[in-house]
Amino acid sequence: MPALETDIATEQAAFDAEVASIEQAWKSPRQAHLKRPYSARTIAGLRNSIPQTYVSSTMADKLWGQLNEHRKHGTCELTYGATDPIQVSQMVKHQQTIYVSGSLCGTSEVSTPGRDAADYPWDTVPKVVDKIFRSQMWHDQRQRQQRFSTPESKRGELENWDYLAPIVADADMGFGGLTSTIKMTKAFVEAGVAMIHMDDLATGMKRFSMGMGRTTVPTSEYVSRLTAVRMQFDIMGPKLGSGAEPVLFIFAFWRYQVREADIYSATTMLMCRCDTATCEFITSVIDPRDHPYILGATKDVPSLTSAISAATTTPDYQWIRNTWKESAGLVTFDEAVKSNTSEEQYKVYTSKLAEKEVTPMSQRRQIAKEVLGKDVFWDWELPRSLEGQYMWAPTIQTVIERASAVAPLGDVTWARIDAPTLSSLTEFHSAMNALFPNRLFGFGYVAGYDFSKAGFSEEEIKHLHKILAKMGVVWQVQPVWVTGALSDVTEKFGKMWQEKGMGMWVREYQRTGWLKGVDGAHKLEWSGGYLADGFAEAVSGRDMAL
Ligand SMILES: C[C@](O)(C(=O)O)[C@H](CC(=O)O)C(=O)O
Repeated sequence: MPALETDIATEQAAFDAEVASIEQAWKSPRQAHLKRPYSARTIAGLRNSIPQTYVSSTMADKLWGQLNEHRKHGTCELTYGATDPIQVSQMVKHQQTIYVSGSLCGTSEVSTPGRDAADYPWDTVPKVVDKIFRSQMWHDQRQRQQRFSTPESKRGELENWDYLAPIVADADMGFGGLTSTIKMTKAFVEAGVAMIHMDDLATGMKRFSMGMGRTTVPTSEYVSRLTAVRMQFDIMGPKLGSGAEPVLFIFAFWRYQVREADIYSATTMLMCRCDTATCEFITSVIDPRDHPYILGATKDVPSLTSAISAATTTPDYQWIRNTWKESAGLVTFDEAVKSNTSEEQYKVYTSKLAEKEVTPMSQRRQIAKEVLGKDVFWDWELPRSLEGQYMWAPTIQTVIERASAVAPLGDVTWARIDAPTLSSLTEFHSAMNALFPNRLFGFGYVAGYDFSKAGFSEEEIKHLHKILAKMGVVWQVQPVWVTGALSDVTEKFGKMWQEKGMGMWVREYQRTGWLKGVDGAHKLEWSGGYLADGFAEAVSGRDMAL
């Protein structure tokens, strides 16, 4: 292949024009809430020379429209986790969006299932999104073919589901590093996802088991992760002047009433998920923004690791750790200062902290010494775990600070709070709404959580999704309930079939109509029988009866 003819001046002029078009796209109403640490010139330099557009952008536009409509009316989308196309073909009848849960993928879409430790290959969830989006497109195609092969006078009698429900997918923690996060993001966009969520958990330390505890990463690492996602979206964003816009714009406007400025700049959406409220550890103290929430020992005891090593029987980490924590007098540094100072002295200490947005631990120690006249004994090394993690004091304030740090990179915010109280939900969303008016929020429910024990009244439980919707929580999900549903239906059918055979089949299924009207392989429409006929007619030259 001969080398490209390169007229440098022409090449540079085209590049500069592309930079200008990206800058224009970033000024659109759709992107007004986003702030990038990199320039449009950087993005232009990272793009291919062949302009590309992705259906992911179209689905993201649709989702953006749906969620902002809910925001405007104080309502919400209620969806649930899925990995199966048959399930998705039914979800579209009552849900607006589909959620591809990492936990479900880790249970049913991998060679070795397991509890949701986000330990599966990074391309697992993108591949499930691809499978589901293709099935949605197929159902859309077969339904459309049936409609347009039915005379207009009879078309009103046909089903007309919107199979193209935008997919929201679980990107977990980005799977370990800059390039894996970028590659996974690219795979999600290519698969047709509308939005992904990414959290601030440490790779390999999601651990739902009580024994080892969940671990978060420093705020700085969380910001880098989400910046990598936003950068990859920008690299793949529709390219102005590629000639594809008019088609995209006309389709998006006709189908989703999306305005021109949005479709030009529309790209996949990012939901910034923050898990610190459920974490016991943090991997590093490198970021001073995290220092107020690190736990240290106020008693000069042997370290936790030496207590574990000294255990004579097989160590039960949780018991040893809990016993050690009681002996070590674990508190944050500010709490240690408070318990060593008078009310007046503590006021001086906090007023000095208030002079700066972030005060690193070394300066906190210095200020405390000046106020107290002596060092405060407080050691964050003693509680470190066998894997070197520092102990963490989860608070809603931490979640507010982290969610605020990354909000300019994302379109939606999700505070993952395993054991919410109404006050914690109100505290978080009120603070964020004050900082980011009209912010879109997501929320996920933990299947076994006892809301009554948490102090919610029956009325509050019954209307919780509406209470949250009024706070701007426009997308709410039951991530893993379908595992129970599928187990229940499958076990019941298997028992009946085994015990009653064909008598049951005919009586329970066919004659009583359990399958009548239900989508399934027995239905020509749903199974695509008519679509195959449509192909055959086209091939044989017989036009559809339009
Ligand atoms: C929402 C979630 O990310 C998921 O994978 O579905 C999980 C759900 C779960 O494992 O309970 C999570 O919240 O981490």
